[in-house]
Amino acid sequence: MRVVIVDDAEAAACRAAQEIAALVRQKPDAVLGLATGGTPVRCYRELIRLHQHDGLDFAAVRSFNLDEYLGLPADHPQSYRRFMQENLFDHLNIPCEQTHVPDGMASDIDAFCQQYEQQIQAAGGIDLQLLGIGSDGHIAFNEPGSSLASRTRLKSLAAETVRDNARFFGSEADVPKLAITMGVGTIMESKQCLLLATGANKATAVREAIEGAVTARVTASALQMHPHTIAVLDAPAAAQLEFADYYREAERLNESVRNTPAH
Ligand SMILES: N[C@@H]1[C@@H](O)[C@H](O)[C@@H](COP(=O)(O)O)O[C@@H]1O
Repeated sequence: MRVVIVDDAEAAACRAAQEIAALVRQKPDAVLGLATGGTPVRCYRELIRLHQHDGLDFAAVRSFNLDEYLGLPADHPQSYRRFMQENLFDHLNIPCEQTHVPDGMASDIDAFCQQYEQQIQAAGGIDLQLLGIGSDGHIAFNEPGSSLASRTRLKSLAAETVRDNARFFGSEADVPKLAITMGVGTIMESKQCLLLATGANKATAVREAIEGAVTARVTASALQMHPHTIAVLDAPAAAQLEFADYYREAERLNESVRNTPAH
């Protein structure tokens, strides 16, 4: 796994946005897997800036979001559809019908989950999946103990996840306890994964995900088995990595090779 360590959250957001922008420029109809939560907000802000000031064009881009709380209608202030509209889609030229967020009000959940998987396949699969990471090392809402081969399905949220997300709802009691989430297996089929993590509160999860055992206890650790994953971290999130100095030197050398004109 490529590990890119930068100074702070803003630099990490810009670095992640650069990766996404490079793909969209190279493949205008790219299929993006998108994430929610506090971490991606700065990255989305940079994508909006690139669209508004550098002409980054999202007209042919398709997107699939990782998850949605069960029972929240799309217009609920804390629904992930609302989050994506307010933090990204409303500020880009991506047609709404090309954006997909799991339906928190689906009447037949199993049928919806199968349909979501089929839609991803019909789009040609996800080209780049942006991922955050929970403080317990989960990706999407694949909580500890989730199968590393799981597909889109209904999951119950772990107590730590409910606590972490209570900040968006006002109290733990108001946090939905169930969500529809892409599975680890679904995520692993993405052509590329981009793990974005910032803040000291993610340092343990990041260490376990990148340098720990591949285990269902830390579903982000499955990314060690993905052939094209880049982890973009700020210094606080990378603070517990045993091989941080090696990652920094490897990235410096990679950059020098990438920036050397071909002979
Ligand atoms: N389902 C989301 C994840 O996709 C996200 O990565 C995680 C961390 O969010 P934050 O970036 O706010 O720490 O929160 C939730 O669990």
